[in-house]
Amino acid sequence: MAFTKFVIRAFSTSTLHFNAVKTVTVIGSGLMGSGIAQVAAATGHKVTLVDKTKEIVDKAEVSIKKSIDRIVKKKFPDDAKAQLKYSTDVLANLNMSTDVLTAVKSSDLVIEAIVENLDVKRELFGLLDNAAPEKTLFASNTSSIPIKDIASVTKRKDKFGGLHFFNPVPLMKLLEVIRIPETSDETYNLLDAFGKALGKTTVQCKDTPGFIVNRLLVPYMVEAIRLVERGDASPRDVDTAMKLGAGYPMGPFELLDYVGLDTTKFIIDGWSKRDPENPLFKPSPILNKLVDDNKLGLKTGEGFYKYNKQ
Ligand SMILES: CCCCCCCCCCCCC[C@H](O)CC(=O)SCCNC(=O)CCNC(=O)[C@H](O)C(C)(C)COP(=O)(O)OP(=O)(O)OC[C@H]1O[C@@H](n2cnc3c(N)ncnc32)[C@H](O)[C@@H]1OP(=O)(O)O
Ligand SMILES: NC(=O)c1ccc[n+]([C@@H]2O[C@H](COP(=O)([O-])OP(=O)(O)OC[C@H]3O[C@@H](n4cnc5c(N)ncnc54)[C@H](O)[C@@H]3O)[C@@H](O)[C@H]2O)c1
Repeated sequence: MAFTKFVIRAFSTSTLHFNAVKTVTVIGSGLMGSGIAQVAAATGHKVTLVDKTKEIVDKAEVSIKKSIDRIVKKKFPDDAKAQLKYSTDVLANLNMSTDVLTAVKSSDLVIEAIVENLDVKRELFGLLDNAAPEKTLFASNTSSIPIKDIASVTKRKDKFGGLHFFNPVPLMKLLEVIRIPETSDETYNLLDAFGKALGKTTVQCKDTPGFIVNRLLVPYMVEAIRLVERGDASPRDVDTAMKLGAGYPMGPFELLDYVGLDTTKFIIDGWSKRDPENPLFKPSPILNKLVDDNKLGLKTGEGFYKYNKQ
């Protein structure tokens, strides 16, 4: 009996090892996709980062190189040779592409990090499901959309999960691994092992709105906006208060600008559509005006604050 248990355990460990994720396609090379691709490449995975145009992927490559430069300066101070080796190794694992259907053909795992819109994500996964090999795992980095609503367009719900990374991906240590009822144990274990291989601490959560972090973070951010809309305090004073009084690294308005106000609006509009009676999700005139004016935060140089364009 003990021997049988040993054999089963040894077999399942080796199966897991055999199947471990080695090749990854990341779709969407914006804030999150470029960070996910960078970290996966830095941990020895072969990564293809895909976006819609060459101009967009070129911009992402520049931002990845900047991030790697910051990392190597800290990791190998005063060792130019080690800095160069690290950068070269990471970049050798990273391939940029605009051809998603070819990229997924040789991928163990596809991570979607495109715009936070259910219809656009479903359209993409519908195409991917026909193009990717049967064994390929699918994951979405959505902040707020139920994973089941995205996965239902595919015929591989058992191979589908959520991998919710945090911004900035190279620095934030957490990864939420989300399973839907159909996610197989093998898929969940592979996704979790992939997260750990990236150096992240993983937590498991069901496919519940906001998962863990955003379920708690969104109401806090909404209250911050309402406080300012009522004229009770300025964004600057709210941010100062939360940094110095609550010990947060960024205040809520700095964080909104950092996340992107377009993404923020997609999140809140999506939740409002799914739960229209909930007063938490009532539209915010300030947020809507900033987005209408294309003041999307750090990425466009202005949001709640103004930034020097990088
Ligand atoms: C009704 C309408 C209301 C609507 C409201 C709805 C709200 C919805 C919002 C929800 C959003 C959810 C988004 C998502 O799903 C979940 C998230 O990701 S939430 C965001 C999580 N992230 C955070 O909370 C970040 C908090 N900030 C920080 O931890 C730090 O500020 C920082 C980002 C790490 C930066 O540190 P700082 O000290 O502030 O600044 P520095 O610039 O000095 O950086 C420190 C150090 O790090 C290096 N560094 C920074 N960025 C990078 C990078 N990208 N790559 C590599 N290295 C980086 C930098 O060089 C510094 O290095 P050092 O100088 O120390 O050597
Ligand atoms: N911004 C954050 O802090 C954050 C944190 C965690 C999760 N997320 C989630 O990650 C996802 C991406 O967010 P982001 O902030 O990186 O957005 P972003 O706007 O920075 O980048 C999105 C990228 O996807 C590309 N894209 C859109 N449709 C595409 C398609 N069909 N095929 C290929 N590329 C396409 C866009 O060109 C763009 O480059 C969203 O689901 C968001 O909710 C965001």
